[in-house]
Parts: sequence; C-alpha cells; structure tokens
Amino acid sequence: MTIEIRGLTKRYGPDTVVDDLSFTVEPGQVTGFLGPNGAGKSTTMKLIVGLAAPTRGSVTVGGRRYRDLPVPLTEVGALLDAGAVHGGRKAYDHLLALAVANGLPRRRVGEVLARTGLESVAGKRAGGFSLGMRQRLGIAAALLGDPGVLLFDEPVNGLDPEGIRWIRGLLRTLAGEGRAVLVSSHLMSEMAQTADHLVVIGRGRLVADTAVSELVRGEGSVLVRTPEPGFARLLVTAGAAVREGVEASLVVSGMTSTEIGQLAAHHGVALAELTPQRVSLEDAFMALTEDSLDYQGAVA
Ligand SMILES: Nc1ncnc2c1ncn2[C@@H]1O[C@H](COP(=O)(O)OP(=O)(O)OP(=O)(O)O)[C@@H](O)[C@H]1O
Repeated sequence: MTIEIRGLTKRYGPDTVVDDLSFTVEPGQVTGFLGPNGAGKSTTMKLIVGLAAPTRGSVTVGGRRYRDLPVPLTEVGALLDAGAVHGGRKAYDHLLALAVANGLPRRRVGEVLARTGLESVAGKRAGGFSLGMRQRLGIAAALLGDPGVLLFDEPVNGLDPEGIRWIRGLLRTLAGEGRAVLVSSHLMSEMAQTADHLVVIGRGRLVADTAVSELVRGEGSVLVRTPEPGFARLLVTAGAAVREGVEASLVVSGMTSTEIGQLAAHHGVALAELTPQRVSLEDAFMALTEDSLDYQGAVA
C-alpha cells in the first residue's frame, strides 16, 4: 500500500506549518522523513492519520482517505506519541482492549507482544515502563492490525544503543515484508543507517525527495596534488571547476578521478595524489536544508 500526499497544506492561525507538500511513500522500503525541529514532520504524520484536518490538499492511503478506511488499524499503524498509553493498564490489557475495539482476533495480542519483546512484562502496568518499553508497547499497538502502512514519529528518541539497534532492525524487517514504512527523524546520520529513501522538509516545504544511494553518490569532488603548476589550467580547459585546497592541493569538481588521471597521463603530468572526496550524508543534508532552517545557530 502506498501513501500519496498531494499539495498538502496546514495552517495554524497565521502560520503555514505544512506548505504545499507532495510526495509518495512506497511499499517495501523505509522512507526517512527528515527535517530540522519544527519543520512540520509530526504535523504531516497527524494529517496522514486524520488527527488534524488539512487546510488544503489531500492524503490517501491505498487510494482512500484515512477516515474512509473501514478498519483503519488493519491498514495503517502509527506510533506518534509513546507517552499516550494509560499508565494504570497492564500491557496485555491495553493491547487486548485495542484488539477487541477493532474486531481483531485475540491471538494478535500475543503475537505483537512476542514481536516487540514484551512477553515477560505483559502483565505489568505500563505506568512503570521505561521509555524504551513504552516505545515497544506503542509499536506493538501499531502492529496489532497487521497493517500495510506504518508511521513512526522519532522512534529512537531517548532510547539506549540496544533499543536503537532493535528499532532499526524492526523497521528494515517490516519494509522487507512489503510494508510502506515512514519514519521521522531530525538526525540524518540515523536515517542513513535505516532508510532506503529520504523525504526532507524544511519550514513545511519539500526540500528533497531522493533515494539514499543517490544522495550518497551526490556531486563529489576530487582532491588532486601535483608539482606541475600548469595542471589547474589544463583541468579548467577540460571543463572542471578548480579551487585551491589545503597544502597546495587542488579541489576539482565536474570531473571524475578517472578523467583527471587520463588528462594527467595525456599531458605527461605526474600526480602525487588523486583522491575522490565522499560527500557524507550529513553534509548533503546540511546543504539541502541550509536555506530552510529557521535557527541556523541552534542547529549548528
Ligand atoms: N496544534 C498546533 N497549533 C499551533 N501550532 C502548531 C500545532 N501543532 C504544531 N504547531 C507548530 O507547527 C510547527 C511544526 O511542528 P511539528 O511538530 O509538525 O514539527 P516537527 O518537524 O515534527 O518538529 P520536531 O522535530 O520538533 O517534533 C511548529 O512551529 C509548531 O509549533
């Protein structure tokens, strides 16, 4: 199942929090939803599940609006706020109440408890749960209806390394099962390890909609070192952009290292160094969102 977002706009008073946003979340992959704090990620997720009404535009899941889904829990599962569990209820009872209210078989409760590693604490009250356990309970609830679409809002926030590793693995597995998985984060490094596809927003607007592999490949530059003073001019003549790097190196863009090596060989120029510079995802993200950051200082 696919999430289709078209021209989605949400205003709160004078503030346009989501601004003419369009993108698609495909099944079978993890789509990372990235943006600095306040970019509008949570609001977009609320719009997807009908917790807020769009000012303009539309969101559909499998071609239908959320409110038109007969049993939403069997089509869309969402972890939007891990704190939203009644603290006095036992984990098992919380899930059972949800299952019964949605006409789901009782056995699903045991299945999702097992899948989220909560079997041993199923009889304990959620009020005494650590953040990591509440997070797992929220995920168990999202999985209850075996939905084809899953939304997770900042699921790794506040988790320890083991919890983070577990969530990453779960997201990958859920996508591997053919589900559409949309997961928000304000950390590019986190998404780089989990997502196949990235949707980046800033100030409610779409900044990038790209495969992770595309972003990593990006526009790299090549570091060149040579004792031959005329080589920079040769590079420029060949169509490259050249600037001076540290310690008398040249930073070349617009040509691959192979092309630069061939040019040097052709002119009999000895190279002391020829190193492609990898663009890190973090750098790519900063470049993408630079213009859309509200508070540059806070992010830097
Ligand atoms: N119900 C509301 N009424 C008024 N303004 C709101 C409401 N909900 C969100 N906002 C504003 O919308 C903007 C976007 O918030 P949102 O929570 O969607 O961003 P976010 O990208 O999820 O950020 P974060 O990573 O900090 O959670 C913020 O400026 C927020 O103050």
